[in-house]
Amino acid sequence: MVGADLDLIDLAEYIDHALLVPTATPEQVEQYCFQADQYHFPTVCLYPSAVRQAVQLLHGRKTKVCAVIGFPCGATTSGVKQYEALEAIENGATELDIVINLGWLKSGRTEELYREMASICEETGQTVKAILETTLLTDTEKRLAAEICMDAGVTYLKTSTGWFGGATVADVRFLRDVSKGQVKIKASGGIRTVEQAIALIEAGASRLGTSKGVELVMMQQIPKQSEIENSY
Ligand SMILES: O=C[C@H](O)COP(=O)(O)O
Repeated sequence: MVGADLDLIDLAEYIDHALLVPTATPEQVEQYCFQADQYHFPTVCLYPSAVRQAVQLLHGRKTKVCAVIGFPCGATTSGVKQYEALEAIENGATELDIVINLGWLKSGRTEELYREMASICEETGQTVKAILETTLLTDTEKRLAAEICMDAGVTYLKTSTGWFGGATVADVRFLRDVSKGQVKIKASGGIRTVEQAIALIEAGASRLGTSKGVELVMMQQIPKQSEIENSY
């Protein structure tokens, strides 16, 4: 995505509306589902315990339900992650954002990392986003994690949980270059301004995970001062 096209970007089409605070209540889940539907966001992104409620609220609507798995640390066992993923799908989620096992990545247990991601991709058959937590990785580790997850069959490489830092333009560009178009890129964590969101899209992100989706869309809709002045 380059140049003039960027002015035409409708940010709403990119947003996974994320409610991932540990204190999320059913009332907040309802509010996020309502907003995601109202603004036509692709998904609302929630903890597995909120999936059933969200699926009921969004029944018949275009917005889908995305569940986070192994969130936010990724260090539960493969069996637990697999069960969590399958249960989320049974409850109606159609996208899974899974935190990879970072300790395995850093200690060379790459076969286990691959098997964990591959078996979830295979058993669920749904859109899987591998959360790499890029701020905690070296470039060599980012590349290795990306290659393992792509081999395992994920649909997206996702930068961050938002708990340990956030998405950077450099990381999105790096993952785009490593993936060579084989998978999509989701930027997430700390996305707070329209300029930042557009820069991440320009760098190669086709989804943005953010808890501030409504604010971003509202900011985008406010006409620029120069445009107002030019209209007189
Ligand atoms: O996946 C989405 C992120 O957790 C959202 O992070 P944020 O709360 O910094 O927007």
